[in-house]
Amino acid sequence: MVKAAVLGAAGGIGQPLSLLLKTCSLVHELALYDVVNTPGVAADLSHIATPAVTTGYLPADDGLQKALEGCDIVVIPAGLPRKPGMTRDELFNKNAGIVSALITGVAKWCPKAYVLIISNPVNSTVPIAAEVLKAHKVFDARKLFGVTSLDVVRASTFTAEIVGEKDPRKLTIPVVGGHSGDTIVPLLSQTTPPVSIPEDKVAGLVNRIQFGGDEVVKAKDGAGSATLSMAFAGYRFAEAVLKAHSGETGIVEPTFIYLPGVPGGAEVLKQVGGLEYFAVPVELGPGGAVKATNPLIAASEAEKKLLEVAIAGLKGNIAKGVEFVQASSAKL
Ligand SMILES: NC(=O)C1=CN([C@@H]2O[C@H](COP(=O)(O)OP(=O)(O)OC[C@H]3O[C@@H](n4cnc5c(N)ncnc54)[C@H](O)[C@@H]3O)[C@@H](O)[C@H]2O)C=CC1
Ligand SMILES: O=C([O-])CC(=O)C(=O)O
Repeated sequence: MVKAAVLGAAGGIGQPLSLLLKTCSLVHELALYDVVNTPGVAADLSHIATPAVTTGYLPADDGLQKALEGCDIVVIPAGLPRKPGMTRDELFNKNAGIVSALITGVAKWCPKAYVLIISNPVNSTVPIAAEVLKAHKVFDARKLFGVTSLDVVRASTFTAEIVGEKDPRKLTIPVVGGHSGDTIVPLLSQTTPPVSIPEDKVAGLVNRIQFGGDEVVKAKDGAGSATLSMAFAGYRFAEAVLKAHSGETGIVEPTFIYLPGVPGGAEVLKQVGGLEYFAVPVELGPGGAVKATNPLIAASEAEKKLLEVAIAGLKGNIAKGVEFVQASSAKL
């Protein structure tokens, strides 16, 4: 029996993501938590004829505790989205506190759950989550994931457009690094099956993958950022974790992880100048991350340059998250 919780479930991502989880046959209980509107969202979803029993919780009456108790997987899209002209880092001041409070709940009430962080800036919110879990002595790096699947989804979609592949799902592209602008590095040279991208299109394609989020923020014109594509991507990653949990083998998905705590992570760590967090394709198993793969060694010369830029940017983002918790750890 699997209990899943969505924290931030009434939001732009939270609602469609909860809908997808409600349709998932691997989920038996679905708890929706938000500071607003979850009773309504849960009532609505509960009419769908699938087995997952769906309930909604608000902060009153120990709602977070009730949502989290007994949870096997917690997906977190709680927090503010960007408006045009903002960077993801500018969400830090609001979202750092939201994520650390929610993870404190995870540490208390479902410390063994898989935790999937969607809230931005992912490059900092994942280190925040890890530090909070460490402070509560319940950190298991194999179960904490920064969700970078939207970058992976965009890489397939945009590359398929250029090479004339009608079904983007057929293209697997390792996207590594972090989740913002030039910290996102698609390793197009390792696309499987191999594709031939015209030389003059590569830089534009890389840029579109790196800044795909801005494309949506601009198009939504003040009404938020990617929600539906993110729900798709977030569900894809959650489903991969649940399939691996149920014993399915051979599942590999890129995700932003704490390298020192995951088998294979030390190899990657050496290659990224000692950064402790980095997204790489990770093999998943019943306990979470089983092995971090290392596609960096086979990167092309041009990709190595992109990696240098990503590493420099990530350093500050990660330190900011770690310092936020260390400065406030007395309050946890
Ligand atoms: N990792 C990724 O690839 C992506 C991440 N995002 C990020 O996901 C987050 C959510 O985006 P949207 O759903 O579009 O925003 P939204 O504003 O539509 O929804 C956020 C929800 O979080 C709730 N919330 C706020 N504080 C909370 C708390 N303390 N506890 C529980 N819930 C709380 C709000 O009430 C709201 O319902 C943003 O930070 C956004 O930047 C968005 C797209 C892609
Ligand atoms: O761009 C944003 O702020 C939301 C996001 O992370 C994405 O769409 O990749």
